[in-house]
Amino acid sequence: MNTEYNSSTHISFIGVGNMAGAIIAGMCRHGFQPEQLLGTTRSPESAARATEAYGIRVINDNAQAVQYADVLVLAVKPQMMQDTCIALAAKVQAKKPLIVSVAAGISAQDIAHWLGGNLAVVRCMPNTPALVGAGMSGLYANAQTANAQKALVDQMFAAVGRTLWVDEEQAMHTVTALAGSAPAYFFRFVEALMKAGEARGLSSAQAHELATYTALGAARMMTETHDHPTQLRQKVTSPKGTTEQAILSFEREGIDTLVEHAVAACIGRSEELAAQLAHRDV
Ligand SMILES: NC(=O)C1=CN([C@@H]2O[C@H](COP(=O)(O)OP(=O)(O)OC[C@H]3O[C@@H](n4cnc5c(N)ncnc54)[C@H](O)[C@@H]3O)[C@@H](O)[C@H]2O)C=CC1
Ligand SMILES: O=C(O)[C@@H]1CCC=N1
Repeated sequence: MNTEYNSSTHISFIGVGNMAGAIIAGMCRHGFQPEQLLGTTRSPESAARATEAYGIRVINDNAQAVQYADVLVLAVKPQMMQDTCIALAAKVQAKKPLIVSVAAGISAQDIAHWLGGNLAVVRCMPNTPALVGAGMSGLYANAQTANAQKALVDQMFAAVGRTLWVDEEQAMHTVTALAGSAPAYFFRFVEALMKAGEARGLSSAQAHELATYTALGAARMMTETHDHPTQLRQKVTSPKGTTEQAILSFEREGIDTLVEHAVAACIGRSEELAAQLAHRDV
């Protein structure tokens, strides 16, 4: 197998939904050729819709996708992973592609086991900003994965944003809470900010523009300056000024506790999925 991505590396996605769709769209915008990507969905109708939406070939034949793959990305819901993997085990053992799973919770060991054993498996926890090339992906590789294979997966996800590798698989639960799920927290915050603006007479469009472009500016400052978020906050917060009152209100309402509870709940669900779906007999 090639250990550098180029236009002859074939990448198949089992399941083309919200997450795989974002990765595929991002990859096509960032140097990958649509011809080297193949996706699958459950029905011919959804395959046709996905082909239309993402501009790559999407079929409803997982076995064919395995045959095509140097890299096989598993992107179905965690609850679908075991049955999907078991159905593909024989084909995977014949072809031995590098396996990449984006499923929350499911361990590399279970994935390898369901696919017949002894496979290089990389777990990736991406997020949907991959769609615009601003993804943040946490990655973990099992012991069978060679450094060149890790480099290859890194190149693939670096094409749609940033990558961060962890050495302990257990850390993937926390990665899910800080990257995979976290865009939704920021979207929820912006929804609340918009609601507060609209309640005070701004139109929905005005509130949307103010809140989203402020979020973009804040995100860019956090990533493009060397300042810590605390310093950036302090630079906005004039003593006895307006921001101070908003921040004091957040503190009074317990913002750290609120976020800590949300992160704990997210990790709890990831661990629960791992436990519920693990080690079922094949
Ligand atoms: N949505 C997100 O922001 C993130 C999702 N993930 C993970 O990505 C995976 C997919 O999540 P979403 O894209 O949100 O779900 P989704 O429901 O949007 O997509 C799943 C896709 O899999 C297809 N599918 C189901 N069974 C199939 C089968 N047997 N063969 C082929 N295709 C099949 C469905 O047609 C659908 O297109 C999950 O495991 C999730 O944990 C990871 C990080 C972030
Ligand atoms: O909500 C979920 O379960 C998936 C995994 C991380 C983001 N979305």
